[in-house]
Amino acid sequence: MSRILLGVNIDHIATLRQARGTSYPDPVHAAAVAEHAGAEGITVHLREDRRHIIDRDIYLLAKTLKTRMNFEMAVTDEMLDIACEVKPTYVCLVPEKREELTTEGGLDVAGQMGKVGAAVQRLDEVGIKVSLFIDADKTQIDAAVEVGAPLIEIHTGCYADAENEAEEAKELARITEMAKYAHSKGLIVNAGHGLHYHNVKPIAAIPELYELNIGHAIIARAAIDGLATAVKDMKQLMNEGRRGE
Ligand SMILES: CC(=O)[C@@H](O)[C@H](O)COP(=O)(O)O
Ligand SMILES: NCC(=O)COP(=O)(O)O
Repeated sequence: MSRILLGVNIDHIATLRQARGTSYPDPVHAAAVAEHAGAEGITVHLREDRRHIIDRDIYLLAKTLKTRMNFEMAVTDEMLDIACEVKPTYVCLVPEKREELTTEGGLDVAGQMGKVGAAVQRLDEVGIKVSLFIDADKTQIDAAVEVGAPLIEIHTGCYADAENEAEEAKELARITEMAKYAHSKGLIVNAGHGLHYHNVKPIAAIPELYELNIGHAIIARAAIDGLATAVKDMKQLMNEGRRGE
């Protein structure tokens, strides 16, 4: 049984900093703590409105991370320019609306193949591995393969936001089926959004999943128990889930 990796999204460390315009808490410090606690990667989302992660964070993390950066961004020329300058290990292309509270759905790759394909090619040319943040949807998976992305990240928001056990089971079944399908097409399959300490194990149990990107729940737990403990506890649950415990 292969390991399931944890990418810690530190966006909401920066949310706390931006709330008062202070220099603390520093996402660069948080990333070092998360890595020391066992995170296999660090995810950061540089949004157009810079509501949390700011450009300074990206450039410093590029110099200081011991694991690797998963740079989440919208498909815009501004972000492509930054990504090609910073050259993170991964770029995850996500949909973005200024008015959204958080990411609301997966990227519509099938509806914009030319734009996404050009972004994938430009990032690939500078050695960046591109992941596409998509819904658990066959059409979107096929489109991801067609545009040449080596990875996808399945949006687990519908699973996390399910209003009852029946809906949660239906969404889990859909994610399970689509992870298997995407893996069969040669994609590296990650997953994330809305995962927390009480819903992560069934997702971690899906054998085709390579990495889970988890942020809000870990940072929220860190406010109570500390970031190192929050990361270690999440990894333990993920490993238990992967072992079927
Ligand atoms: C794409 C995704 O689900 C998250 O990684 C994203 O970062 C959510 O946006 P916020 O971090 O701004 O909530
Ligand atoms: N791509 C998902 C991610 O990085 C973290 O999402 P969340 O756990 O903050 O909802």
